[in-house]
Amino acid sequence: MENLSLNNEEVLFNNGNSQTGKRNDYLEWEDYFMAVAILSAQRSKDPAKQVGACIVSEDKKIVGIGYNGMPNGCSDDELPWVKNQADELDNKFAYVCHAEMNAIMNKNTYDVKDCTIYTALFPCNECAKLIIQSGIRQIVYLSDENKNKKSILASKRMFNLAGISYRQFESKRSEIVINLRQPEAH
Ligand SMILES: O=c1ccn([C@H]2C[C@H](O)[C@@H](COP(=O)(O)O)O2)c(=O)[nH]1
Ligand SMILES: [Zn+2]
Repeated sequence: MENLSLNNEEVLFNNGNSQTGKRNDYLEWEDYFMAVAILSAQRSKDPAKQVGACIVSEDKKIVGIGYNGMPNGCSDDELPWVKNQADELDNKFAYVCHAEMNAIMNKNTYDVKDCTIYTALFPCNECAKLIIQSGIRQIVYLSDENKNKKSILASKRMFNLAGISYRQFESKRSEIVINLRQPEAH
């Protein structure tokens, strides 16, 4: 807010390097990759939980993105999104493809060996198996809200055995705001 009364050059000095004019408040790589994962989650139709994942190569290229959704060709208007029906066939779990699985399947490179996966949620045991088999070496997760569930304990057991590192995402930022309106002309 304090920059509002400054002219463009003064704004540069405030937000940037006074020698070169380079911007200082650009997104860090990690914030960028996690933000892509979280933004992707917003594509999910799951009313209870939206999960996104973003796979990044060693040279910091995004090579796969995914979110939780129904399999290709299976209308997400016809399959259930609920989870407390008595019959397993009427619950989403039998059908939904997890974000991590979709990110791996959507890869735009030959493989994802030695990549890092940024994910909104600690991967379940089924995704853990896919992650391990795909050659991904590192997991950066935002939430560990299911940490006491057997599925997550199994994931961690497999990651530990396979030598795959995992760590919780940390950032100086608490939010990233995306403005979808045209900036006002100056
Ligand atoms: O590793 C994971 C775990 C879960 N998901 C997806 C699968 C479902 O669509 C939701 C979880 O629904 P709840 O109602 O919270 O059980 O999240 C995933 O994509 N990746
Ligand atoms: Zn999963």
